[in-house]
Amino acid sequence: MTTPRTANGTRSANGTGRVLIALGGNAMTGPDGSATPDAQRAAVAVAMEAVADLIVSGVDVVLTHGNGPQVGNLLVKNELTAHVVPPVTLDWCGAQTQGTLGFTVVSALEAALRRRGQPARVAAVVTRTLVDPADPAFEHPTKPVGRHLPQAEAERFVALGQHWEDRGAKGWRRVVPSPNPLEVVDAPAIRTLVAAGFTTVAAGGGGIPVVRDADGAERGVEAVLDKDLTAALLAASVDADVLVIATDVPNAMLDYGTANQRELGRVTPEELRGHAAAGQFAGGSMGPKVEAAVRFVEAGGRRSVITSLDRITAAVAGEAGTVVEANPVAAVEAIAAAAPAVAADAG
Ligand SMILES: Nc1ncnc2c1ncn2[C@@H]1O[C@H](COP(=O)(O)OP(=O)(O)O)[C@@H](O)[C@H]1O
Ligand SMILES: NC(=O)OP(=O)(O)O
Repeated sequence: MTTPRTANGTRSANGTGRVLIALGGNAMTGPDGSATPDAQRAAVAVAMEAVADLIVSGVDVVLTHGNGPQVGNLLVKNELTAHVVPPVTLDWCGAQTQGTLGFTVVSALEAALRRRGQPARVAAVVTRTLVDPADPAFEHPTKPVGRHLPQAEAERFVALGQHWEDRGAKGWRRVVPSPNPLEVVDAPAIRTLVAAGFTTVAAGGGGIPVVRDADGAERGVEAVLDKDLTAALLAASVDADVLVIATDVPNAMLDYGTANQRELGRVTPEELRGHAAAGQFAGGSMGPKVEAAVRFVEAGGRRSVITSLDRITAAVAGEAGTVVEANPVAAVEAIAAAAPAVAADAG
């Protein structure tokens, strides 16, 4: 996990290593959440300037991104035009967002790299993510998608059988099933591109959710995965050293939204799990980011950071944001505790 690499998969001189950056909705839409093509292109262009700076500094970057606003909007388009053209399922909508956002991210990053005199080797992979067909999340929609609406308008859609949730100051938002991601099915192709030196965009929107049939064939299922939870899996799949979850707040916070609100800096996975168990992080927003950050470090990742896009360079070095790292003393003790068993196995 700790071997520093360059963009072509070999060791880097400055020891920066490989970083998986998960870009949140704010990096993909306008400041007011607007998802017009112009607003999306402009927001992605800003995000790719920061990513290009990181690549130029020697960091080996892999990218993933959210799709909540976009996939929700596609769903509405499908429903409104169902009497005119055949509607498609939610997994198809997710695949379509990987296409448009992948195209937008690749184009913007290539342009930003060229402006810096760097070779532009960037690719996007249509990515499937395995889920369990028996995941209880299929019966309990939690993933917010699409636009915010005032309560009265949202309730009209609830009456039609849709699930909507009060998301606070911005209004109500539609929610859809979001099962736990189990495996990035296309990880071998992604690893091949990364090893060949491509800055790879993968598992957009958490990946297209698929289940595996008895014959081994995968088929799409109607859900939208959490891109941060899939990012933790993807980061491990590409042997990333650091997972950066880039959003619109500089830190995860305790007592968020109260007079007592305070930023969380450096924490261990155990401490962060404790805060999560105490209900400090909202579901469908900061909750899954915290869970993803913890999962990556628990799986052997060196560091996870939750921060805002403008701080990603400092975040990679562990100098900004909420930085999740294993307690070094506990890690050494765990290795020491396992050592006799390892020695006995070897004997
Ligand atoms: N404890 C918390 N600390 C910080 N932000 C929180 C917390 N709980 C909820 N949030 C909300 O989480 C939001 C980030 O999540 P989200 O909107 O899903 O981001 P993105 O679209 O960037 O993935 C913040 O804008 C903030 O409103
Ligand atoms: N799929 C997903 O998690 O998208 P957002 O980050 O836009 O919510």
